[in-house]
Order: sequence, then structure tokens, then C-alpha cells
Amino acid sequence: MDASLQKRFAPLDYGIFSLLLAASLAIGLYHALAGGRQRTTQEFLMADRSMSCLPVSLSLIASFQSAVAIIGVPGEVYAHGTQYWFLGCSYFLGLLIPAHIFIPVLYRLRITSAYQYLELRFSRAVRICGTVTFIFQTVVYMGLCVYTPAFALNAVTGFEIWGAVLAIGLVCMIYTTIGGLKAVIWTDVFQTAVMFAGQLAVIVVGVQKTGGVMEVGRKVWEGNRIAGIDLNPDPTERHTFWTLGVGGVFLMLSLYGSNQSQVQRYLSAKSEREAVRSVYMVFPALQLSLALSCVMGLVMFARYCGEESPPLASSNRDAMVMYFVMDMLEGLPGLPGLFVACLFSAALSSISSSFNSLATVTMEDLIKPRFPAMTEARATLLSKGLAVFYGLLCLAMAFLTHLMGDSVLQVALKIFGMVGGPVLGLFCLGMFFPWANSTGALAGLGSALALVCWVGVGSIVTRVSGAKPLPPSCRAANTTFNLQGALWNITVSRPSGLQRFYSLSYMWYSAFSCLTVVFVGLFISFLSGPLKEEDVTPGTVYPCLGKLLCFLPERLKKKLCCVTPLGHSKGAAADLIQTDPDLKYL
Ligand SMILES: O=C(O)CCCC[C@@H]1SC[C@@H]2NC(=O)N[C@@H]21
Ligand code: NA
Repeated sequence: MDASLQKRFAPLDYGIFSLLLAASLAIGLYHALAGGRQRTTQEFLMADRSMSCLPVSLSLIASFQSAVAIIGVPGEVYAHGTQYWFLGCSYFLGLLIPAHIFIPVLYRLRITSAYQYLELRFSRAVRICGTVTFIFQTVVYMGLCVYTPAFALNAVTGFEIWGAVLAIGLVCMIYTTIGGLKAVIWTDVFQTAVMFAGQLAVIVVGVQKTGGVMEVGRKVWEGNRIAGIDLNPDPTERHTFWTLGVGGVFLMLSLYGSNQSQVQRYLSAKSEREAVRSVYMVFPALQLSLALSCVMGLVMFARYCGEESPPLASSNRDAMVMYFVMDMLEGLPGLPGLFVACLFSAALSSISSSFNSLATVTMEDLIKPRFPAMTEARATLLSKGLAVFYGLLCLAMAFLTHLMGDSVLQVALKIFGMVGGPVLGLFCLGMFFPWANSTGALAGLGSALALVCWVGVGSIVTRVSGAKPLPPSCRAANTTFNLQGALWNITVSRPSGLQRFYSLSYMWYSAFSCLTVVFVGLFISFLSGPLKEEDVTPGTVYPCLGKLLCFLPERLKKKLCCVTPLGHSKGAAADLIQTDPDLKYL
């Protein structure tokens, strides 16, 4: 990038940024020395199951709100308009279903890893597959979270990329390793506040520098960035109300229902009710963060749409967002540092959650069952060693990330769809279909992963690029624009056959893979001998079918699905674990 565009930091900026890192380390240190001093895995991995709903809810938001969204969403809105904002419609069901179906089932089982559910409901093989799939998804996601802020910073300020990656990685590894889940949750609380502050600062200064709210409103309106509801049912259409509002529900369920990072936070709550309350508190905060990042994209559009060639428009759109921020905040000492602190807070809070949940599932699902006699002290030490191991792995993943091309937001959402969707499918198959067995579950998981990875890789290889960006000019009046607008809307030659398969909107990946697991899983279960109610571990099936089919005669209902109500807070399966020693390490 030519030196003229390069932006510089003032000493105060570095000060604020280092303050953020120091504060995070301090919180980690506090939790290493306070409380039980992280001497048991129950404390290190589960925060002694003592957390209240406020920190849990802020930690839930911070876990999947990283620099990817803070940089990626404004870039998306700048180029394609506010269609992406309809993702907010998916937050209703995307949070209500976890609150009233996933949490009651998982919380009452008194488990540590979400994937223990898969062994209780199906078999150890299904649990291992679920755990390994989750580990793969989280390692790739962590790499993305580390790389994004470092790349954006380097593109605009020349800040050494690997210096930033190491700063994020090391700080995170230290406070996660010494402070455990308590430190991760409380640093998430602090980092979420910094994230909102940073985004708000950019919006306030940006609106003020672009001529005020009315001026910004007029420009984005004329630049037709305000998208109406798009009810186009075509599944290859990248962003429509259906792909975002419906496809988004499956994306949210794969994150807030069956992802260890979030489930571990629910399970660390001091009661089931606190866990449900924390999910309700997530809703407004998620809507706010979505609104902030969309508005930031609109302000950025209003700022540059008048210019013939907006800066960095040709290069990576994520770098252009960073340029816009530095352009707005430059000359206001401390604010560029605040935004960089916001980016790093976003990264740290997501990576620390990932580290900690990776260490948890590796311990609970892969190590403890093989070494049941391991002492508590050794297990805790090993958990800390795992946090370090995954930290190093995450730095390595950061290298691979910049090979992925696409905007980071698109890459993240594709990964969640390709890998998170199938795991969600396993949980849905297990919770809603009592007759599903582990053969069906494994067949379903395998076929869904194969199919959705085929689509995903196919779309990357054949460069089926998403929708074309809208024309960057904001002068709607003149005819050339209209002509240009018309030209832009020429329908590209309708892709056919395999090409059409590859151009499935990535927002459908979660739904597509989840439903594949369910349908293939049910089909294979019927072929291989469906389970009877008495075969199923009590408390692992949510009797929603019993409720939905309440009109059926009792006899038929009993045959079709479990009508036994969920175990109570003690949890039937929990009793099972207590009584049956070799189930102890489920
Ligand atoms: O920002 C990230 O780290 C990942 C991209 C956003 C992930 C999903 S999108 C729906 C939900 N809302 C969020 O803020 N994050 C998740
Ligand atoms: Na985050």
C-alpha cells in the first residue's frame, strides 16, 4: 500500500492498546490466585458451575463476535447493502430453541462436554466423531480470528502481522492457561464492553465527518444500500430473507445449541434458570452488535461513495474497512488505539473461548475415558498443557487463513455451515427422533460432511463468486447510473447442473447439512433396526414430537416417540452416571 495512504498511531494509541492487553492479563492472574486457584478441572474447565447470567451472557456474545464480524460485516454492507441485516430475524428462533430445548436436555445431564450427550444417546463412536469435528471447526475458526485483526492492521498501518498474531496468541494463552474458564468469562465481559465502545466511536465520528445523520441517510438511500425484504426463493441467491432468516436459524443453532464453546457457558451457570436467562440476555446484545456493524458499513459507504475511486476499493474489502476506521479516527489521539483494542478484544474473547473449550473436550472426550485413573492434579495440569498446545496450533492456522481468499466473514460462515451444521444434525437426530440409532447417526454425519464439503470446496474451486457488489457510486439521479444500474442487473447466465449445485448460497450450508444428517440418519436407523423407547437413555430425548403429535391416540404416540418427560434437575442420566461406575467418564 503506498505510503500516502499509510496511517500512523500516536503514542496514546499504543498506550490504550497495551492497557487492554494488561487488563486481560490482570483478570487472568486474579483468577489464578483467587478462588480455588484453578486446582481442579471442575474449576479450570467449568468455573465450578457457579456463574450468574450476566457474565455468562456477555461471554456467549463475545465467543462468536470476533474481528471477523467487526470488519467483515461493514465490508459486506458497503458492497452489497443491508440485506445481511435480515440475519437478525434468525436470532429469535436461533436463541429460543437453545434456551428451551438444548439447555434443558444438556443441563440436566450434568455433563462437562456437549459431546458426552452423543455417547449417552448413541455410542462412544458418535461422541468421538462429534468431538473431532468440533475440534477441526474450532481450530480453523481460531486461525481466522487471530489472522483477521493482524492482517487488517498490517494493511493499513504497516503494523507487523506476526507481531500482532504473537501478541494476541501469547496474551490469550497466558490468561486462559492460568485463569481457566472464570478468567475467560470475565475477560470476555471486559472485552465485549471494549468492542461496543470501539464500534460506537467509529460510527459517531464517521457520521459527524460525513455531514451528519441526514446526509448519510440521503447518500445510502440514493446509493440504494438500504435493502428491502428479498423473498426470492432461489437457493443459489446469496443473501435473501430466506437464506438469512431461515438458513440463519440453523447457523445460530449450530453455534448456540450444539457448539461446545457455548454449551460450556450454559453448563457453567449456577442453575438451569440462570443459563436460560443468559440466553435471553444475549438476544438484545446480538441485535445491537449486528446493528452497529451494519451502520458502520453504511457510514463507510456514505463517506466514500462520492469519490471516483475509493481508497483500497480494488484490494481486499476487509482492508478497506480498516482504512476507513483509521481515516475517521486519525487525528483524534486515543481513538485509533481504542478501535485497535476493540479488534483485539474481539479476537481475544473468541480465541480464549475456543482454547478453553478445545482443552475441555480433549480432556473429557478423548483423554479421561482412556486414562480413568488419572489424578485430579495431573488432569488439571494436562488441561493447561492442552491450552498451550492449541494456542500454538492456532498460530499455525493463522498462516493458512490468508490462503482462503474470500472476505473473512464469508469464510467463517462457510466453515460454520460445513462443519457446525453436521454436528447440529447429530444433536437434532438424537433429541427429536428416539428411534434413531448410532449406525444411522454415523451414516448421517458421514454423508452430510461429504456432501456439504463437496459443495463448499466446489464453490471455492470454481470461484462461484457471490453476488456482484452494487455500483459504488451514490449519485442515483444521473441516467448513466441508471443505465449502469441496469447493466449491473443483467442476469448472469443461469448456472446449470453441478455449477448450480456449487452456487448454493453458503447461508444454506448449516440447514442443508443438518437436514442431511437427520434424513440419512433416520433412513439408516430404520434399515438397521430402529431403537425402542426403553433402549434410549432417559433424559436424552426431548419429547417435542409427543407434544406436536398430541392429537394422536396414546398408543400410537407411545410407539412413535418417547413421551416420557425430561428428567428433573437431578437428571435420570445423571443418576445413571452416579450408579454405573464405567459410565463415570461419559
Ligand atoms: O464474528 C465471528 O467471529 C464469526 C462471524 C459471526 C458468527 C455468527 S453470525 C450470527 C451470530 N451473531 C454473531 O454475532 N456471531 C454469530
Ligand atoms: Na470475540
